[in-house]
Amino acid sequence: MSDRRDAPRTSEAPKQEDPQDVVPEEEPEDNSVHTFDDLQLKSPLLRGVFAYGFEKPSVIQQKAIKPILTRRDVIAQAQSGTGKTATFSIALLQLVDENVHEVQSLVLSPTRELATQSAKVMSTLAQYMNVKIFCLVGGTGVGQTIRNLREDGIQIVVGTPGRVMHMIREGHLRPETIRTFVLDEADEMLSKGFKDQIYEIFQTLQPDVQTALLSATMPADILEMTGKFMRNPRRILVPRDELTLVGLKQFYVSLDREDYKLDTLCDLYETLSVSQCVIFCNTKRKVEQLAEQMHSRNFTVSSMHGQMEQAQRDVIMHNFRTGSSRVLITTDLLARGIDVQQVSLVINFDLPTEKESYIHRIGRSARFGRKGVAINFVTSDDVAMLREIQQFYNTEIDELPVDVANLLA
Ligand SMILES: Nc1ncnc2c1ncn2[C@@H]1O[C@H](COP(=O)(O)OP(=O)(O)OP(=O)(O)O)[C@@H](O)[C@H]1O
Repeated sequence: MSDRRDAPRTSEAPKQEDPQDVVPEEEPEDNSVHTFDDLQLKSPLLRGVFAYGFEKPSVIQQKAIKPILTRRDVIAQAQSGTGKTATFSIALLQLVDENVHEVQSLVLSPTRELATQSAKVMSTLAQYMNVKIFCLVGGTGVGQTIRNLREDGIQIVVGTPGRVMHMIREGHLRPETIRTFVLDEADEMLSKGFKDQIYEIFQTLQPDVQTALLSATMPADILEMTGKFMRNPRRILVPRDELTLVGLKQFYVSLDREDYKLDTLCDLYETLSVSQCVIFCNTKRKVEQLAEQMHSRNFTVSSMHGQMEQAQRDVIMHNFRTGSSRVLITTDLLARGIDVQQVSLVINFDLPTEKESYIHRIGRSARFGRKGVAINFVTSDDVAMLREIQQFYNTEIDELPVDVANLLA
C-alpha cells in the first residue's frame, strides 16, 4: 500500500514546531486573480456568481480557486466567514463536465446542517448551469435517497460521512468516478470522531483523486498528517495571531459562581435580541436546562442539539435562518460553518474546552467583514483557559463594558 493510502495517524505524528508559526507560504504567491473575470469561469457560472451578489473574490477565493482548477491538492485555511464555501463551490462548478452524468466531486462536512447549507450555496451559484448537485445526509429517508442516487445523473455530492459511506458500501454511490474530494472543516474531519470514517471513504477513491481541505483552523498535528495522503498540496495558511477577525470584539464577564450565569444572561437579554445571537453550552443537557430556565422566566429562546430529531432540527434552523427566532442556544453542533449573516453576538455560556472551537464559535458572528461581539462567561475554573486562548491567538479579551449594546447597533 502506498503512503497515500496509509491511514492518517495523529498519535504517531511527531510533535513539532507549529508550521503556521514558521512558514505560512512555501511558494511565491500567485497574485494574478483580482476579479472573478480573472478566473475565466464558464459564463453561466460567472453569471451565477454575480447573481449571488458577489462582486469581487475574497482573499481566499483569489488564492485558492485557481490551484483547485489546475487539479492540484490544496490546503486552504482562512478566517471564519471569509468565503471558503464559495471557494470550493466555484472551483467544483468550473471543473464539472456537465455532459458527463456521473458523480465527479464529493464534498464532506461534519454536520447535516452545514452540508445542507453548502449544497444550497452551490446550487444557487449553479442556477444558470446544467449540473446536478445532491445533498447526501443522514436523518432523511434512505429509500428516497437511493432512488435519487439511481435515477438522477448526479454530478456533485455534498454530504456527511456516515450516510456517504453507507451509500458507497451498498453500491448506490460509485466512488470510482469521483475526481475531486473536498473536506470542509478539514481539521474536524481528520480528528478523532471522524477520522476512521473519512479514511474508509478515502480508500474507496481513485489513487489519483484530487483532495482539497478547508478550514479556519489547521492545528499542527493535522497539517502533519496531511503529508500521508496529499500530494504536494498548495498550502494557504494563516498564522494563528491573524485568525481572530478585526470586526469582532471579544469580552468576558467574570462570575463568582456557575449559578450566576443564568441571571447574567437574563440581564443581557435585551441586548442579545437586538439582532440575532447564538449561545453556546458545552453539553446537550445544559442546552436543554438553560432553554427551560429561560422559558420559565418568559424569555423567548430556541434551542438545538444533535440528539434532537432531524425534522425538529430542520425547523429550528429554518426559523433561525429566517429571523423568526433570534436567540439560539446550542452546542458545538453549530460551532462550525453555519452562516447566518444577522448574527452579531455570540455568547459562550460555557467556555469551550478546545481552543479551535473558540475560533469557530465566535466566528458565527462578524461574517464577511460585518461587526460582531463575543461574550465569554468565565468562572474561576475558566480563568486559565481564557488566558490560554488569548495567548494562543494573540488576541485581547476585555471585561464587558456597560454600553455593550452600542457595539451591536
Ligand atoms: N466574494 C464574496 N463577496 C461577497 N460576499 C461573499 C463572497 N464570498 C462569500 N461571501 C459571503 O460571506 C459569507 C461567509 O461565507 P462562508 O460561509 O463561505 O464563510 P467560511 O469561510 O466558510 O466561514 P466558516 O469558517 O465559518 O465556515 C456568506 O454569507 C457568503 O455568501
